[in-house]
Amino acid sequence: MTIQWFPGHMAKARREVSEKLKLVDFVIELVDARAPASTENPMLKEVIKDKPKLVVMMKRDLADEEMTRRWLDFYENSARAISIDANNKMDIKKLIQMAKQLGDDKMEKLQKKGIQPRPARAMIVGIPNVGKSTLINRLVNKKAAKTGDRPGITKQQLWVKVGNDFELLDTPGILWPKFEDEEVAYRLAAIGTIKDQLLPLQDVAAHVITYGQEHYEHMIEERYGITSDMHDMWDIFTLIGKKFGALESGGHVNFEKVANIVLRDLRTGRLGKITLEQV
Ligand SMILES: Nc1nc2c(ncn2[C@@H]2O[C@H](COP(=O)(O)OP(=O)(O)OP(=O)(O)O)[C@@H](O)[C@H]2O)c(=O)[nH]1
Repeated sequence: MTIQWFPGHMAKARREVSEKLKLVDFVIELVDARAPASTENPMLKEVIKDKPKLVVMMKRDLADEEMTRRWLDFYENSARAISIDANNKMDIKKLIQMAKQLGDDKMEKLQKKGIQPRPARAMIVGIPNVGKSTLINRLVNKKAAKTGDRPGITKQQLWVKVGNDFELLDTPGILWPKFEDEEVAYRLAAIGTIKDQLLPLQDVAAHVITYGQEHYEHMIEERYGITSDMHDMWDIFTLIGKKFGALESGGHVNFEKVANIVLRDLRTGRLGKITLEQV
């Protein structure tokens, strides 16, 4: 799903998330491990107020492991946090355990107030493309998740069970990404959060290469044969284009194709495990 975030859409998204929040005991916030701060929603804190929160750094399989550790340390100052690869069963198990703990803590508090215990309830929130649907599918029994999807059935909030551990809203809360500065926009474009047409593709790819030369020199050199003392983007794109055959009929290098190659390499992990944001 790709959404153009106009103020009206943002207000609607905020309203929808606020409504759903009334129903849950805790929130599972997804961010992208390759750019954790840039993929947070800028207003989430204000919206969820003091509800307990579990931060899940998705796509850890694509991110720099050392940086992921540092980001986890950073998050653990204010919330529980975990990094996962949605395709790793052990990761999903660990996430369920952490979420269950958050729910149990909440239930214990309610019990002390004399309220009958019940399964804790949670919702997933995050910006587009961060992995919300993938995670919901991994957490729940797929048949159970489907029952509300039949056409003609009034769309109401549907709870799906995550084992016997807690209940999850079947639809995630979708919020807008940050638009704060160019740096953030380049990161979001590089990992595919915002549409490729929104920023010039060649600029985004150039940004990835420059960042890579600074922080992941060996990966850039190994994949493209580009050393960190090369700074002329024309030369760099030409080299990559020739190496990968991104040529036009006259033998000229097609820079748009080169940009696509670089971004595909980054997004699929072919370039290596790269985190685009330092902590
Ligand atoms: N490598 C990797 N890819 C993942 C992981 N989690 C999700 N993805 C991929 O990320 C892409 C986006 O995942 P979705 O689950 O559609 O994301 P979403 O947040 O529901 O997206 P919207 O519907 O746009 O809001 C898909 O191609 C997933 O396969 C992960 O842990 N590792």
